Amino acid sequence: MLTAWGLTKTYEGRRVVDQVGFELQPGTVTAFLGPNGAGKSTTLRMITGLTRPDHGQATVAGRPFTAWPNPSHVAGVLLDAAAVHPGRSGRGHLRMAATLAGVPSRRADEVLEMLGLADAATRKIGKYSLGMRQRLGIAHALLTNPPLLVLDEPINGLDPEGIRAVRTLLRGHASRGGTVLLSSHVLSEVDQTADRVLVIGNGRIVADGPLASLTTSSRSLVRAKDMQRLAEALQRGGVAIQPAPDGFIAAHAPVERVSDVTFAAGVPLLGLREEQMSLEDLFFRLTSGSRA
Ligand SMILES: Nc1ncnc2c1ncn2[C@@H]1O[C@H](COP(=O)(O)OP(=O)(O)OP(=O)(O)O)[C@@H](O)[C@H]1O
Repeated sequence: MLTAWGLTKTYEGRRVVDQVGFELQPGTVTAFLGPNGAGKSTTLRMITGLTRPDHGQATVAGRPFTAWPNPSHVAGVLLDAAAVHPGRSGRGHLRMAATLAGVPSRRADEVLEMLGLADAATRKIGKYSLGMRQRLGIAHALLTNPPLLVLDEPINGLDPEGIRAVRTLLRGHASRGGTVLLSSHVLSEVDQTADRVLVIGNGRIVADGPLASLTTSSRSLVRAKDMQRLAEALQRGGVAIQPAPDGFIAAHAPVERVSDVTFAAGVPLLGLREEQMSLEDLFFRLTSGSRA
C-alpha cells in the first residue's frame, strides 16, 4: 500500500533523513518511532509530497501520493494539528474539507462523533484544547475513509480515554483492511496499537519488527522466598547477577536457563520473567544514544 525507498533529505548540510525505505501492507498498523529530531516528520512529509526528497521516492498504491487525481481519497494525513483556522468551528472546518474532498457534508458529523467531538462541533477551534485539536486532525484524516492513514504524533496531547479511543479506531481501520502509519516518540503510546515498529535514529532506520521482538532482552528478573539461596544458586550455576527493583534479582541469562539452574538447585521461585527493555534502553542501544 505504501512503499518508500532511499528517502534522503539534507538541511543546512546535515542529512536529517538518510536512505529510509520500507513497505507497508494493508491490514497493518505500523509505528514510526524515534527520539525528537530523529527525522520522523520529515519522512512523513516526503511521503505525502510536502517536502521534496533529495533522493528516493515514495508511492501510495503504486504512484506518488500527489500524483493521484484526488489524493485525500487515497490517504488521510495528519501532520500538524495546529494548522487549522482558529476562527472556524470544528464542524465548519470539516464540512468545508468534505466539500473539497467531494464527500457528503454529513460525513463531517460522523467523524466528529467518532472522535468524541460532537458536543464541541459548533465551538470555535481557537477554543479547543490541544487534545481536541488532535482529535479534530484525526477526524479530518478519516473524512474520506481512505485506505491509508499517515498520522504524525496522533496521540500527542490526548488523555487516557482519548488514547484508548484512537487506538480502537486505528486497530478497527486495520482490521477492515486499511493501512496505518503513525509516528511517536513515546514507546508506551504505540505498544498496544502497532503490529510493527520502525525505529528511526539520526535519520536512519535502525530497527524494524514487532515491538516485542525489539524490546526483548537477554536478562531475566527472578525472585524467591529465600533470596540468599537464589543468589548463591545462580552464581554457582555461572549466571551473573545484579540487584533489580521490587525485590528481584536481574540474572544475565534467558529465563529458560535461570529456570534450569534454580530447579536443579532446588530453589522454589516466586517469580521469573524476561526483562523488558525501556524506551530509553531501546533507543540507547539502537541509536547509540543519539537523542537530540
Ligand atoms: N525545514 C527545515 N529546515 C531545517 N531543518 C529542518 C527542517 N525540518 C526539519 N529540520 C531538522 O531536521 C531534523 C529532523 O526533524 P524532524 O521534524 O523530521 O524530526 P522528528 O523525528 O519528527 O522530531 P520530533 O519528534 O521532535 O517531531 C531536526 O534536526 C530538525 O531540526
